[in-house]
Amino acid sequence: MATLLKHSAKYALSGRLARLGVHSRHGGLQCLQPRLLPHQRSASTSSKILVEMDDSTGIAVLTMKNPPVNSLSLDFLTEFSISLEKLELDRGCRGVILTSALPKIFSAGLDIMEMYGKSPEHCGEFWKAVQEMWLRLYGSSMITIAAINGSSPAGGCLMALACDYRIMAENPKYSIGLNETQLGIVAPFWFKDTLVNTVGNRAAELSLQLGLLYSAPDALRTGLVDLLVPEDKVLSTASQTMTQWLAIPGENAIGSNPRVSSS
Ligand SMILES: CCCCC/C=C\C/C=C\C=C\CC(=O)SCCNC(=O)CCNC(=O)[C@H](O)C(C)(C)COP(=O)(O)OP(=O)(O)OC[C@H]1O[C@@H](n2cnc3c(N)ncnc32)[C@H](O)[C@@H]1OP(=O)(O)O
Repeated sequence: MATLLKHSAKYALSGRLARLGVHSRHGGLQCLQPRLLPHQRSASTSSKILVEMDDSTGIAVLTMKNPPVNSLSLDFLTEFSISLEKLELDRGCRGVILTSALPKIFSAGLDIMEMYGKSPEHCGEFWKAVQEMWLRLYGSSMITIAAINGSSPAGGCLMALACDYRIMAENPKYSIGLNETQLGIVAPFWFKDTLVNTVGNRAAELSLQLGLLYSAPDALRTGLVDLLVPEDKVLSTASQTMTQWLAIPGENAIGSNPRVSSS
């Protein structure tokens, strides 16, 4: 792991941006159209991420569109981090809703093909991109809400956990959890810490040691998600919740985030 991290330290995000050319407004899949509302003013899309910014509310919707399962490949993670960085730098953006364009899947977690038969350099690059995604999301100074409209195992669950609030579709077929143990791997310590911070020590111990994947109702009971709503209400509820959070006086909902504020 130390070797992997050393390799990864040499890697520059800006270089990946240049290679990917992620700012094309015309990239992406034809079946995945922006859902612009009349009062929304801007949308930008790269091949795997769609960002719709509503300038009147300061709320952006970041939609993952990496078929078939929104796996976290190096290209996807790079586009994701760049999109989030752009929103972070946009003073008009105060909140980000993270969701999926794919039916039934929020994210399948790390792209397994990125970890199989690849060079140490590639593995280092990939692992750095995973860490960067988490750092950007977990340390964001914007309010972040995960609108979980499908299953979300392992790294997909980590993404949701890195947000301030989680709203999940109450579909009994969807599951979420850090199930690494069941895959024969140990969840990295920062996966564990993120889970502990959300559900507490005992629930995290059980969850990690058994590699549990929770149904939506069980995820709510455990505190892994904060709210269940009908599937067609996930995004609208996320939007309403965001509006409430952003209305907290003095932007204290942002300033009180223990992850980004030391006071
Ligand atoms: C490189 C250095 C790394 C160092 C690492 C050190 C420590 C790391 C430790 C742990 C970190 C782990 C975090 C992870 O996230 S690991 C990934 C875990 N994720 C999974 O195991 C998810 C597996 N997938 C599923 O459970 C189901 O696919 C899912 C519920 C998401 C969807 O089910 P559905 O029935 O709809 O679809 P499928 O037919 O199963 O899949 C369709 C298609 O997608 C491919 N696929 C699924 N998951 C992944 C994935 N994670 N990565 C890549 N590809 C994936 C699947 O193979 C199918 O492909 P095809 O057969 O149609 O070609």
